[in-house]
Amino acid sequence: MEMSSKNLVVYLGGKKILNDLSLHIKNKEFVGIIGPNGSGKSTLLKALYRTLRPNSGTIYIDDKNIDDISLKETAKKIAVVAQHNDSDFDFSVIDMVLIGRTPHKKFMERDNPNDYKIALESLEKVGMTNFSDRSFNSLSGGEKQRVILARALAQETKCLILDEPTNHLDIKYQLQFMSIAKSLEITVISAIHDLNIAALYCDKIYAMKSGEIIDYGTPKEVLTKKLIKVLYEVDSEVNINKDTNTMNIVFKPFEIQ
Ligand SMILES: Nc1ncnc2c1ncn2[C@@H]1O[C@H](COP(=O)(O)OP(=O)(O)OP(=O)(O)O)[C@@H](O)[C@H]1O
Repeated sequence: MEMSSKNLVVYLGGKKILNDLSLHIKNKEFVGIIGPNGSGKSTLLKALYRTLRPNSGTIYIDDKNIDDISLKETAKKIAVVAQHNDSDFDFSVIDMVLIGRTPHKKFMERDNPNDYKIALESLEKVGMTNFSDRSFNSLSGGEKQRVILARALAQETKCLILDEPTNHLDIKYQLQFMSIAKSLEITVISAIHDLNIAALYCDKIYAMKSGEIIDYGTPKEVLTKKLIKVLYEVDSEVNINKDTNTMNIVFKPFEIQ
């Protein structure tokens, strides 16, 4: 599934948060959105997954204007793992994952054995099978995040939007989470703070600052010492591991005056 935005403008609280933002994400591309706190990454993603309507500009899914696609159709195409996942209702873990099946069902249609099969397979993929009867609200932050990924997997979409998905996860589960997302071979759009994780998984990176895209390209093209300084005002060293050909970004301590 392809996704693009043309000249997106979003105002929040009277302030321009996205400024004429255009991007293009190809089918099956794994795209990272990086940028400092408050640069507009979540706002951009919310516009793409339609919880926020831009003031102007257009979003396309496979050349179709999203205004011409119903919300239910969009939910068949895009699954979301957002930052905060607390639930007001006391769902069990399996029920939380079954919510992912909703876009595929008619109004009030009950979950069938196939829905349960898909939900259990999804829990297995994230290593949470043993938690299926637990209360979702009783899980740790990282466990909740993995269940929300399982819910997104159960949705069986061609695109996954992730908003800093590995926030609560220890390093094993950060890598597992991103590897699962990568292994799906679908379009993935993810806001990412950890630049080494971005370098490891992304085909393409968009760098955002103050509501604008200031650079984009492959991790090696974008994640330079110079751009990291411009984005985050931090000094770094960018090395390539000769054995693995992977990038390694090392940050220098911040000078406190
Ligand atoms: N409802 C709102 N009213 C006013 N300003 C808002 C609102 N929601 C977000 N903002 C502001 O918009 C800006 C962009 O926020 P956004 O959450 O998109 O940034 P981000 O790049 O995802 O940041 P972070 O890395 O901290 O998660 C911030 O300055 C934020 O305070």
